[in-house]
Amino acid sequence: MQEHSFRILVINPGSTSTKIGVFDNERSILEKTIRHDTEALRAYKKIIDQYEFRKQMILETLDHEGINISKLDAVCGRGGLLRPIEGGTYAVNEAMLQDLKRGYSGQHASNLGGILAHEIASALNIPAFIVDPVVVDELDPIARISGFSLIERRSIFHALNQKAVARRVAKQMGKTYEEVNFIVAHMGGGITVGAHKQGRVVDVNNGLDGEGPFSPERAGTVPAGDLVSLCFSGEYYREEIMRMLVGGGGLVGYLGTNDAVKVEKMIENGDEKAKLIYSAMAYQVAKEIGAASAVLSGKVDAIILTGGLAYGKQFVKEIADRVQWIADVIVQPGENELQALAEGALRVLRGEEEAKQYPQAVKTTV
Ligand SMILES: Nc1ncnc2c1ncn2[C@@H]1O[C@H](COP(=O)(O)OP(=O)(O)O)[C@@H](O)[C@H]1O
Ligand SMILES: CCCC(=O)OP(=O)(O)O
Repeated sequence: MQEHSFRILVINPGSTSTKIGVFDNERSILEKTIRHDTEALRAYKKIIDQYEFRKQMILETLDHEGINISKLDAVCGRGGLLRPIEGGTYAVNEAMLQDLKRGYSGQHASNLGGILAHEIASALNIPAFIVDPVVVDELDPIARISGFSLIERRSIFHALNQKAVARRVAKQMGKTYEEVNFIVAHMGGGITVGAHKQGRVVDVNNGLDGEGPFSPERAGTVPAGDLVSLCFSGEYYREEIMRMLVGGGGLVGYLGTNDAVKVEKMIENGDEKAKLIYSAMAYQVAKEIGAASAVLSGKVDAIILTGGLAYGKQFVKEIADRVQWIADVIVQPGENELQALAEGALRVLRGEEEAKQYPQAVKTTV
């Protein structure tokens, strides 16, 4: 008997790009990365304001590629800064849309994933889903302690790609994800380094606006006291500081671009500052990997480097040189997020899993 074929549009809005894919079951028939210039995105005050701009670009790209959207069976978006929830595939519901629109756990491009999926799907009367949003939270209780009693550490990371890549590498090693310990460094617009302990990400840096290595456009951990002094210097509004940390931090702040390919060109052309900053980013990633190896008590089956920056050969070499004494370094450049989104939606469309329901906000009565 012939297998029923489902056609799924998947949408992954990142901080520097919108990636889209069209899948017939697991088979990709189209994958496109729509890159956004930092200046073009800066024109929008809030992430949610980018919604119409990104939607138009998606629809134009699909049209240009000859995809008839009326043939779609579902739309699946990358999930954003919702309440902390367990991993899995969720149906987009009203409570989720509200939390995505206001950015319950903060502002990030992935907040647009569920909204864009819903908008396109509802016009076609088909279901919309999200899979493994950035707020997947599997932290060990000990990892939540920040050292400052008013602030708890939070799990905000590239859950979708980190878990998809970890599953793939475990399979290549002839094991299940639940049988291995990995350190996964996702290195894109943001950088997150997760300690994966037998299928759970027990510690990870909050790569949005919290901590960790600096990245193409984020500052990561900065000296706390100096930051407080800057905040109260009277020279900056809150939004200005946040923009300097997220969006305008990291490579953007030092070198004026979030594009590592351009930075590599600058280095080729003899730019010493670019060389120092790019090496410092690799150094900070290596330090974070070292910290994750302590979380796993040194029992590490592999270190996986993934995301767009993992295409950079010199960048990868600088990290590997510092950490390969811990475990083998496996490089999986780019990300597997589109495929992972399609597979998450498929499991539900095929009835292998039930879509999880995002919780309604609890109403408190006085
Ligand atoms: N071939 C390459 N060599 C080095 N860096 C690359 C390469 N391709 C992409 N990158 C860099 O990866 C970063 C974007 O990674 P990506 O995972 O696509 O980000 P996001 O999904 O967060 O927008 C950018 O700094 C980009 O310049
Ligand atoms: C919020 C964590 C995920 C993240 O940083 O994604 P991008 O690298 O796509 O911005």
